[in-house]
Amino acid sequence: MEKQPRLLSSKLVHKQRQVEVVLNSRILAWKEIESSRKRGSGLNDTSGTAHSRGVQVCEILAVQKTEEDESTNTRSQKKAKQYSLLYAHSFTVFYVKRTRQHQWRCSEVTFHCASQGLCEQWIQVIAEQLSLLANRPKSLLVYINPYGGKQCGQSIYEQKVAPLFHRACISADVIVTEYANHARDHLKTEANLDKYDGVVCVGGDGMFSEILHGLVSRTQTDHGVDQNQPDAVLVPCSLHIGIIPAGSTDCICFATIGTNDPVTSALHIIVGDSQPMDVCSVHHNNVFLRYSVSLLGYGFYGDVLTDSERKRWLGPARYDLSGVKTFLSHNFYEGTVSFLPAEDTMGNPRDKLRCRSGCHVCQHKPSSKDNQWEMSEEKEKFDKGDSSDWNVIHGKFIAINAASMSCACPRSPKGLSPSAHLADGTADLILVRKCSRLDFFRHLLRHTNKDDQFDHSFVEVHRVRKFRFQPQHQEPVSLEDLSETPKKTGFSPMCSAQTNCNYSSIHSSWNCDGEILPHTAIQVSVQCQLIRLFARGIEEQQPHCVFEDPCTLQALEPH
Ligand SMILES: Nc1ncnc2c1ncn2[C@@H]1O[C@H](COP(=O)(O)OP(=O)(O)OP(=O)(O)O)[C@@H](O)[C@H]1O
Ligand SMILES: CCCCCCCCCCCCC/C=C/[C@@H](O)[C@H](CO)NC(=O)CCCCC
Ligand SMILES: [Ca+2]
Repeated sequence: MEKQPRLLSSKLVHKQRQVEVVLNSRILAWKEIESSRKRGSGLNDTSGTAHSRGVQVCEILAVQKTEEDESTNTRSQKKAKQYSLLYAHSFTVFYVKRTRQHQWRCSEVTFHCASQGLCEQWIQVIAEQLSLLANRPKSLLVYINPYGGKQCGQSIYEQKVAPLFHRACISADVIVTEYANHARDHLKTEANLDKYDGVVCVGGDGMFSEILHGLVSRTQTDHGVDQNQPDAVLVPCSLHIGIIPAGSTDCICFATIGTNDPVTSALHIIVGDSQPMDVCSVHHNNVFLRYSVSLLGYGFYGDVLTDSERKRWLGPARYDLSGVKTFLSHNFYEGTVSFLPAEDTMGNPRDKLRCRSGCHVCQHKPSSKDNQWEMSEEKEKFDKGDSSDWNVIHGKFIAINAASMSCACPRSPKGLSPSAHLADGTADLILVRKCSRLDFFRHLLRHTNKDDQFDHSFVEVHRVRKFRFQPQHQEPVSLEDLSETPKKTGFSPMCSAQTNCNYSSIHSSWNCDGEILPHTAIQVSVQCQLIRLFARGIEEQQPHCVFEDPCTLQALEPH
């Protein structure tokens, strides 16, 4: 989370604190009146405590002169009307209000002042404070996928998000995509990124993946980095990415703000939150394939995705149907997994240290030992095929999953790897060996409850910086397989064992953030904190702070 700008002079800081105090007290006072009114006691009774969380300036969304509300039919509106006759000038402050399950809402409070000058002075003071918040975006490039999820991306944006951006004086250039990869290609080539403070994608994880690829490829091209080099040190992206969830899984949004609610996400964008995130680069024979930030899954999740692609018309339910069908097929796949364990990390995949807002594990810079890997002799040995530090595991697997984040999502609230971190430079490699259907069912079920899904004899998990997978049976090399857009139907059957083998039963495909990779032999490397999201990680659920001292209505006197 970026600190408040250092540029505030002592006078302004005093004013900022003073503004906060007054806002807190006024909002508390206002709540006080509301709660005492509800309690039926006299208005002047301020002895109670106001259960409320103070409002910091950094969570004020906007301030504006109050629009006159002519309707005065209810009692409180009549009271407000009398009040406003006494105090003819008023301004409204819009601020973030936390509700249940990490959801945020835009709340407002109106201040009444006797003199117009005082009122305008307050508006100016608060507006000035807001303009000093350097991390807030002023201009955004928005891509909407009209067909993702339940096909309501456009209405979600127009009805729930655009009004909030407008109120916060954020200008948005909106592009509704017309075909797959439209957003990625536009970002890679035509978009003039200097005009914007951030890019927003309205859709699901697949849409986010397009923005990710467009932005990262553009950044590498602009800096002359060849992303085809598996061990190229990639340049981090400067523009933040915002997600307005309108997809089927939305696990990236869910794992970075704790919910897949569009309004909450829009408010995190407006206040200019910043959350760094790891990105995995995936290569095949020194050719770049794709980036991944959530799940790289071979076996179960790869087969679920392959099967669900033929059922896109089902929307989000396609994954459940394909999940059951894949579970019943119960295929397993032979191959060799080699990985470079992450030494000296602060956490491990089973330590129950969850990645939350202000995460200490993510703030811990990997020791020089890990960084020395890039220049060390082990790396040369590995590149020549001899890899001392690397672990090698050969076996038959039902699933091989690499999670560079928890992958928490509505289907699985704690996620594929509950203790994985968003920005620690590692990924959790989960190996599920061949087992019975019942055992695998138990393992899956634990993703939806509090039990430890790694506590099985056939499951092992490792925190890694790099890993490779080599399937037992060499995959066919044919021209169409080298095409860029992966074929959704899998490969033509050809393998060394027998000519009539059923190809799909010995080869799965890689599910890379919901896209199918065109190859099964891959090498993966975690790029630490390559991108930033307009998010702050999942906030710990704090009890509402209780203010003991009663507060009285203070005259709004900016000193
Ligand atoms: N205008 C478009 N027409 C067709 N496909 C599109 C369009 N815009 C984007 N796409 C593609 O649609 C795919 C799915 O989009 P999205 O991820 O938004 O929905 P989803 O797949 O239902 O959600 P999730 O990925 O969370 O499961 C993406 O891979 C994206 O590349
Ligand atoms: C018996 C009860 C079984 C319950 C199963 C619980 C397991 C759910 C774990 C969910 C992990 C989601 C990982 C997210 C991956 C996304 O990048 C990707 C694109 O959106 N989604 C899928 O591949 C779609 C993945 C679909 C998973 C089913
Ligand atoms: Ca990580």
